[in-house]
Amino acid sequence: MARILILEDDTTFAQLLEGFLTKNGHEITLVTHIKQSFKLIENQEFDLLLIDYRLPDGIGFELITHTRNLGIFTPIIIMTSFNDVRTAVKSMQMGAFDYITKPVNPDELLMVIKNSLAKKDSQDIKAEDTDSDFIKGKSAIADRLYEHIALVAPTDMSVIIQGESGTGKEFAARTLHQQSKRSGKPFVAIDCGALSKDLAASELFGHVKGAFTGALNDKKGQFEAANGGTLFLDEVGNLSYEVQIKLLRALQERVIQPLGSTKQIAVDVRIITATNDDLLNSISEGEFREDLYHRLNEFKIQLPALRDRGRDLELFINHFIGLSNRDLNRNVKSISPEAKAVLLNYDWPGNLRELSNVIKRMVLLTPGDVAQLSALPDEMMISVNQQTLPGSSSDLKAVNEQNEKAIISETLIKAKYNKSKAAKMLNIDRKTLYAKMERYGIE
Ligand SMILES: Nc1ncnc2c1ncn2[C@@H]1O[C@H](COP(=O)(O)OP(=O)(O)OP(=O)(O)O)[C@@H](O)[C@H]1O
Repeated sequence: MARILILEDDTTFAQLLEGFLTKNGHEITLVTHIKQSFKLIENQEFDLLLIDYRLPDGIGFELITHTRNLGIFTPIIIMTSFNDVRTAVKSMQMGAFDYITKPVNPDELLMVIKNSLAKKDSQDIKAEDTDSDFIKGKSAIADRLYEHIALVAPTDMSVIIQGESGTGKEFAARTLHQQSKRSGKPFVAIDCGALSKDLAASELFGHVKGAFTGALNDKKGQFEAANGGTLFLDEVGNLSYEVQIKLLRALQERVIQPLGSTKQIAVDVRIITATNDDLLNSISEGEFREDLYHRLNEFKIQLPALRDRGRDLELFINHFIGLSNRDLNRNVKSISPEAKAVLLNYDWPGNLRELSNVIKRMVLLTPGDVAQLSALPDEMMISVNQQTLPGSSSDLKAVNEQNEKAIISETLIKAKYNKSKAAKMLNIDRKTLYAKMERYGIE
C-alpha cells in the first residue's frame, strides 16, 4: 500500500484514478491546485506524487522544484498529453521519476507506480544518513542554485563548483552525485590542496611497486576507486601542471595509466571540481591549462556567499542550533536580541563552516535556554562594530568619533572590561576613559 497524492484538475478523471488505485490497495488524496499540494506535502508524508502537467494555477514543474527544495525526494510521476512529452522529459531532468501520457492506460500506470516506489526504497537509505544534517535554504538564490543542480545532476557533464571557502561546495557535489544515475556507485572526494606535488599523480592514478622511492606495493588510484561513480576534486587549481596534463588525458581518452606501469586501465568517471578562486586568473598567469579548464567547465555552479543569502542566514542559524543542541546535549531555544543583531550583521567570511563553528561554541557556552552576547567570540563584535563605521563620510569629526568609539570598544573587549588595563592600553587616564565611555554610550 502506498500513500499517493494526486494533483489533477479534471475532477472526473481524478475520481476514476482514485477508484482504480484504491482498488489496487493504495491510499489516495486528491487535490486540484498546486497551492493545495504545497500545503499538503509540507505537513503530510506521501510515498508518491502523481501530478498533471497543466494546472489552473501553474504547471507541474513548480511542485517538483518545491518538494526538492524542501529536501523531500518523494517520487513524482507527471501525467501529460502527448503534445507535452518534450516538457515531460525536461521534468524528469528536474527530478521527476517518470511520466505517463494521457489517455492513461491502467496497466501502464500500475507499472510506472511500482517502478517509482521501488526506486524510492533504494534512495531512502541514502537520504537518511547523508542529508539529515543539511538544509537547502529558501531564498531566491537558493532556489536558483538547487534548480541548476537538479538540471545538471542527471547528465554526465563535468561541473565546476565555484564559491568562497565554506560555502558548501562539497555538499553541492554530493547532492549532484546523489541526484545522478551514478548514485549507486562511489563518490570519491579528494582535496587537491592537501596533496603534495609528488603524491598527487599517484593518489589520482595509482602506482606500481617500485615506481618511485617509497612505492613498496602496487596502489590503486582514486580514479579507479571512483569507477562508475563520481570523482570530486576540491581545490583543483592546486594541481601541478604535469598532473593537469595527465588529468586531461584521462578525461579525453577515458583511460588512466598508473605511475611506473605500461598498462592502460579504462575508467568511467564523472568529474566534479571545486575552486575558491577564479581559475581564469590562473589561466592568464599560465598556472592552469585552458584546455583542461574547458573540459572541466561544461557547466558552472556558483555557490552564494552566506552574506548574500538573505533570510537563509536565519534558517541556518536555527538549523545549526538544533544540531548543536543534539550533539552537545543542550537546550538553547532562543538568542538574545543583541546576540542576534551581531549574528545577522557579521559578514561571515568563512561562510557556513564559520557559522556552524560559532553556533556550536555559542550553544556550548549556554547552559540555559537563551544564548547571550557573551557566548559569541570577541572578534565578531569588533568586526561588526567596524563594519558600521561610515567609510566614505566626509564629516571628519563624525568619522573620528566613530573610530574612537570602535577602538575603545575593541580595547575594552581585549582587556576583558578591566578599565584600568584598557586605559593603559589606550594610553589615556582612567578618568578620560570613563568620560569617553559615557559620551559614546559604551556600557
Ligand atoms: N546545506 C548545508 N546545510 C547544513 N550545513 C552545511 C550545508 N552546506 C555546508 N554545510 C556545512 O558547512 C561546512 C562547509 O561545507 P563544505 O565543506 O561543503 O564547504 P566547501 O565550500 O567545500 O569548503 P572549502 O572551500 O573549505 O573546501 C561543513 O561543516 C558542512 O557540514
